[in-house]
Amino acid sequence: MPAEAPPILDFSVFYGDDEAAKLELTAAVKKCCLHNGFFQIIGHRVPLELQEKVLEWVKNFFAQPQEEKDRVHKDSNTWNRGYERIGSQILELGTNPDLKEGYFIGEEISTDHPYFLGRKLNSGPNVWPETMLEVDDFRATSMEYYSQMHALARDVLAVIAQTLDLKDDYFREFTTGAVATLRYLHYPPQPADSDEKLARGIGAHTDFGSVTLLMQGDVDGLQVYDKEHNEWLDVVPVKGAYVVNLGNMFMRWANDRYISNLHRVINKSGKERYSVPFFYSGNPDYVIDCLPNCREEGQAPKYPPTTVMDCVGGSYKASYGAAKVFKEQPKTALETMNIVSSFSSYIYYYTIQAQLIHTKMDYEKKNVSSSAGENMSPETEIGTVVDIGDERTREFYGSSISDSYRMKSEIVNQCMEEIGMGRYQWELFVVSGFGWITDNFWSQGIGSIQPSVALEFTGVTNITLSSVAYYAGLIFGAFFWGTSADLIGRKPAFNATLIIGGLFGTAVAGLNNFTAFCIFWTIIGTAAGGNVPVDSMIFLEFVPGSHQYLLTALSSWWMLGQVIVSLLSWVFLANFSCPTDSTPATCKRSDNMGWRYTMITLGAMTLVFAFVRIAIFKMPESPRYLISKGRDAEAVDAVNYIARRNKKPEPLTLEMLQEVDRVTGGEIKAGATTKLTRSAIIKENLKDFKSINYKNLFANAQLARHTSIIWLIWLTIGIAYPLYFNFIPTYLAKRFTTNSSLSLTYRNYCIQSIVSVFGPLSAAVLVNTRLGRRWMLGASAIVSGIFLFAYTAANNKAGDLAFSCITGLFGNFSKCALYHLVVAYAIMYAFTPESFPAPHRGTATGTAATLLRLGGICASLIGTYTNFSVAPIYVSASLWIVVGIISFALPFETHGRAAI
Ligand SMILES: O=C(O)CCC(=O)C(=O)O
Ligand SMILES: [Fe+2]
Repeated sequence: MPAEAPPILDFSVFYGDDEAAKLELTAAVKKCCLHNGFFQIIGHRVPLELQEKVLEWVKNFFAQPQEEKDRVHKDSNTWNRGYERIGSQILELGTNPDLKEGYFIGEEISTDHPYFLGRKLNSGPNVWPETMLEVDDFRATSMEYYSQMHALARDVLAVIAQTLDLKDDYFREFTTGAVATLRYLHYPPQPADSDEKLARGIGAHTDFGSVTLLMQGDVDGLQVYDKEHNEWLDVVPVKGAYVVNLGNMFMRWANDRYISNLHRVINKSGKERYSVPFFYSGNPDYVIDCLPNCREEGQAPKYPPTTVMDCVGGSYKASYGAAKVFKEQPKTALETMNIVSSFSSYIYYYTIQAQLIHTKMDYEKKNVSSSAGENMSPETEIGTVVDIGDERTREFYGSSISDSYRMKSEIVNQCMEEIGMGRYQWELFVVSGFGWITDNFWSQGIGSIQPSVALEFTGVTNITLSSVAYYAGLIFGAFFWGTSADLIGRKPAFNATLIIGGLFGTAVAGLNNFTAFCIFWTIIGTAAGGNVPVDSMIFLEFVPGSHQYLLTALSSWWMLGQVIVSLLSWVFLANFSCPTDSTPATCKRSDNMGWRYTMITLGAMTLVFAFVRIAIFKMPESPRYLISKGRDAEAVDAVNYIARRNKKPEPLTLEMLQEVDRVTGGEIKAGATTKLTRSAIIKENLKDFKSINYKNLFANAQLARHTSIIWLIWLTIGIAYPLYFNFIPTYLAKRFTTNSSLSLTYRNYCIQSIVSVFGPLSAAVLVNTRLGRRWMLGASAIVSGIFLFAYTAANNKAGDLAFSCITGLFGNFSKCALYHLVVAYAIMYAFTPESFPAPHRGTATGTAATLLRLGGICASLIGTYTNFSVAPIYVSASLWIVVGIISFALPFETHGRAAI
């Protein structure tokens, strides 16, 4: 059977007494509802003169000069009334901005009306073009037409009620106090040479509400998608007729029995096209629950009940998920997202349709929409709704994440944006910082106590063995906690690592032999390996996209760890240690308590941190992790919990996520029933451990390149950073007299502390500029390499001048090198989790951290074998330059994009 265009039905029988004809009409309408939800009606009661007068006014309105139209631009209000320019919308991803301009009218609602106060579905006063000639007639005609359309919508719904064997007045409650929007549209002729694949009057979409009644002028262009034949059918204009189609809310209401179908406009006629759709949403407070006769006996409805407001508003919110960016000026995507979020407009829930439909098509493997997304420039004209983050993100992550996950994650992003940077995130900034602080406790701590331990313990052939043991722990820990964060969640690592580190750190103080000492440090390493990678992910996943740059600033906490360890060493080690020329035979435990006091203090502080995190701060599991595991209901709770902590309205509902499942064809996640017990969850996820999924990090060529470069950078930094930090002091100590070396060390500490606070802070500011992460990373790595070279060269020459020069030229070189090095490091720590999607973030970040520590082991080998000559510093300098160069080859920039 060939595809059939929507039939033209005579609606006049609805107003007559011919029962047989009525039944026929009902049957015909029913057939259309079941088939594709589109039909045309003639014989309605809207006078032809009124229709023509409206169309005349539509032409006149759009014929005004652009400045006049801009005076009533819809951006002047937040309830979506007024004018929208050509190209303001992209309804079909991968096509050019829609070639249409529009004007929105709705019920005249005053600002003290409960609908306005309750922000119900774009209710509010209209914006009239007061300076237009005869504006009063324009207004009166429009409002007269608007009210006639309400009446027609009620009649159409009465027939639809009959198709479901319901009474005519079944929808009375729904239509009482109903909200609806009238939209005047003008489609200029599409240039003859425009690309078929890209040019759209209005891109393929479905409508959102219950029914749409569309008056077309006399120019064709509207097409309906025929799924069965995979073709687009023309809906030819019929004088005086209305095209009637069902929207998504009706489809849900009818348990998907009735169809809300895809349609689009391509104006190839060479003429100006005008049309007037009327979108009927219904009473905002009405509860949409599966209509009678829409499911089999005993079968549960597919969707839980929801209000019209939530259903419409929910999809409107979901449209955020489409990451549509309203571009007024060249702003960053994130800044503009903030603008978008202050809009309540049909546009945005239309736009979700676009994205969702696109996906739906992908699923159906119908090659309906073009995949020419690459050609879409993000720099489209001013005033367009452009999908910057989304299209690029989509292309970059490809099949490594599902569309459903990506869209849900984008919805979460928008919710986070709405909740905003508040108390919860600032507290998290501090408690995540504990991870950085303790990382430093252990890494610096072990180095500071080793000399004292070597004096006291018997059988210590090589004290650095304990460092190797610690590093082995770090390597295991980074890998274990990183990958486990994707499998069993972020929270176990967040809670456990500090406790384990704290307990074993304290316990080290009680040890009396070297083997136990090494074993304990391995365990501490295992815990510490998870701190920074997982804590950075956690912070990232709770912070709104607009504040994502703060992730870079987190590295500042290192400094605090450093200061604490230095102070403790100064107080305890200097005063309670055996003299440096002692041996285990002469060094008594009681004279050598300094390192023990140091460890007890560090351990106790870590336990306090753990207590604050777990008992006081109370973090929910990361919503993105939960979504990646299909635990949507818990994700909703987690997001709303943060909203409550920030004293903001709860932004997320389960329906919003279900909407995504619905259109992507995924399984709808029910509410509470999906909550598994903790042990079931762990069991379920541990199964995955066998097959840690690296494939997803190499899902396409770009992602594979990205992952490889990132990991290579980490390995290289892993070697370069400790080469500099660990060997500069030793190296200097060898070169200079003991005296100046002491003050040097002291000086170095001060410089390091200052630089390690200001480095990450300034980096955080800089990565949030046009330079972005990659440029800043590349530039700072190269510059630090250059300064390292310059410093070492100057240092070699000026060796004799020693101390005096430290404050001079090469002292500055070293500070500059250090600064850039810290900056590069901080950016790397932030960029890595940011650039991977949450379902694989832990694996990618954990592996990166593993490589970093492996690099550390290489560094100590290099240091040992070169006998602390100047060579390691040259190696370090060269490696930094290598890091800088390869980071320019990274294919993806995260600045301006909220992490997925
Ligand atoms: O202009 C048309 O014919 C269709 C308009 C439409 O589909 C819409 O605005 O949703
Ligand atoms: Fe439409």
